[in-house]
Amino acid sequence: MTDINLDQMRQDIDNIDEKLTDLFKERMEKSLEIAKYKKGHKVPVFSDKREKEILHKVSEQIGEPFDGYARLLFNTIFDASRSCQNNYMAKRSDLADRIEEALKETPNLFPKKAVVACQGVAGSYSQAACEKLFEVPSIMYFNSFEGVFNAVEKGLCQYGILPIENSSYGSVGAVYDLMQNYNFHIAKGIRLRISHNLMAKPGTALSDVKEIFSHEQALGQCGDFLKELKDVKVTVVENTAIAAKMVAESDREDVAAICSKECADLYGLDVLKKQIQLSDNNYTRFICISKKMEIYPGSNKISLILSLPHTPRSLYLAISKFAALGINLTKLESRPIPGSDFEFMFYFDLDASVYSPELINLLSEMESQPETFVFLGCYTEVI
Ligand SMILES: C=C(O[C@@H]1C=C(C(=O)O)C=C[C@H]1O)C(=O)O
Repeated sequence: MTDINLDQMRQDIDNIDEKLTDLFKERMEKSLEIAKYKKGHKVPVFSDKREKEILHKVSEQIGEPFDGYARLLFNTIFDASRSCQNNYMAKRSDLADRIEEALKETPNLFPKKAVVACQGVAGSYSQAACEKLFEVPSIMYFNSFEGVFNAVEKGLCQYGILPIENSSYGSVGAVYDLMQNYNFHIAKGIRLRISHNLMAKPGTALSDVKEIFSHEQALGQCGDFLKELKDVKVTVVENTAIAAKMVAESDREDVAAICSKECADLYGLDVLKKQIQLSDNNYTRFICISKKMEIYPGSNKISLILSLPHTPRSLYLAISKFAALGINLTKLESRPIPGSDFEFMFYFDLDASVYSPELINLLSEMESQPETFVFLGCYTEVI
């Protein structure tokens, strides 16, 4: 009996959906007609006033308890309608030409050899990421992340390796902030499993340790282990391998470093405690940056930087453009713009590829807006 009723009710829903689908198609065709008018008369796609009027009318007409749901539905309809208009009206941009050129000029295979900038000294996790990406890299080390960006922008190194995010401790804010100041592209990404160790000079016991050196991220990833230690000072240095080197060169017997196990051989240190990070599944994502845009075959991730106007719904409207194309947003990072009044730069990672004409149209449209828009690259992430 229940099943028969359910079947009947579903049949009713099917009948309603049929009418809705026909009406939706009719509405989208009308929206496209409006796009033709807008293109001819140079009228912008988005009209906040018109959308608000429709939402108000719809809410009044439908009343409680469905008015909130109706607004949700109509906002989605507007997203689809605007996306269709934008796709129709898109002008080919300079970015579209640069992407096409990069697709033509990038070789099929990622290079085996290159001069690559890494932050820190030998034994750093950046070195491990670099050696996973390139078979025979010539690595140049720089004290700071800024040095890596500089070396690539000035052409001193073909590529640079930078950590951007850790699975347990989050984004590397310093690298995101520097992205605003340099011209570069992302050619590849790599995800590296990170295992931290406490290391000291041979003869130092865990109970002797009074000061631990490491990078801020590594210290954060080992927070639980550090909390257990009593009367131990924690000191932040630029890099985990720099910490290992400092400990090895120190004449003190009460210092230790948190670093990779490769540092043991390199700097003659002993492991006091293995695997001290919060989680066994501890990964860091690195980007490999280049000066020129390079897009290797099969690239399926896109990174963008956007500044958005300080107006209601501006972030929603940007995200809805990706949603309307069915694009998965895998990361959204926001960082304050220095010197501004709480204005932010947004960093988007998308599961998307430049082989899609709709996406090229969307990127072209975004580039034509007055706000900052930077296409960082289309690449694959090696796991
Ligand atoms: C269809 C138009 O373009 C956009 C889409 C709207 C819609 O789908 O109803 C409304 C306003 C605009 O943001 C229009 O300007 O009328």
